[in-house]
Amino acid sequence: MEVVSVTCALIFLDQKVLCAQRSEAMQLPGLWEFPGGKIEKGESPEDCLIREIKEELAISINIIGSLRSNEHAYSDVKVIRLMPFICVWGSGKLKLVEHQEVKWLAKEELKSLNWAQADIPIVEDLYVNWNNIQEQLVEYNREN
Ligand SMILES: Nc1nc2c([nH]c(=O)n2[C@@H]2O[C@H](COP(=O)(O)OP(=O)(O)OP(=O)(O)O)[C@@H](O)[C@H]2O)c(=O)[nH]1
Repeated sequence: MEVVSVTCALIFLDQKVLCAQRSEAMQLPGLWEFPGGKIEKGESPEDCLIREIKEELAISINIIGSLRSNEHAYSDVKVIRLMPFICVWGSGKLKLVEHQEVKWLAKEELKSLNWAQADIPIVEDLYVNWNNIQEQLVEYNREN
């Protein structure tokens, strides 16, 4: 069976992470996710994510790291491999092209949302590694 690879962005700003709510027109309507999308043929995961974030949120991001991927079977025929990347805002003004809402959440607020099932282990991993990620971000900001 085909596993569809999907990238997603954990975009950090001021110790908060951007979470996006899928609109009624999308699959999994109303559920929360990290923005991103399916990798196209011949595309690297990083190029995919930069393209998707530009399309969905009209901003450019810088990728500074990644977390463990999570494979999730929504059904017998729909299996996705969700690949999370740690990102910072590069430039542009945020505009919601596809999502109905976004929220910037602090660590302790993360688990309050109704997440898409494939995201739940990623949210857990993010929660556990939150402090390490903040250190990576401080280091990145010092060097850039
Ligand atoms: N971008 C993104 N997709 C996710 C997440 N979690 C999750 O289950 N998905 C699923 O992964 C797939 C990503 O596809 P997508 O966003 O590019 O496209 P879509 O399904 O809205 O539209 P399409 O299938 O008509 O192209 C969707 O099936 C979506 O439901 C997540 O955190 N971010």
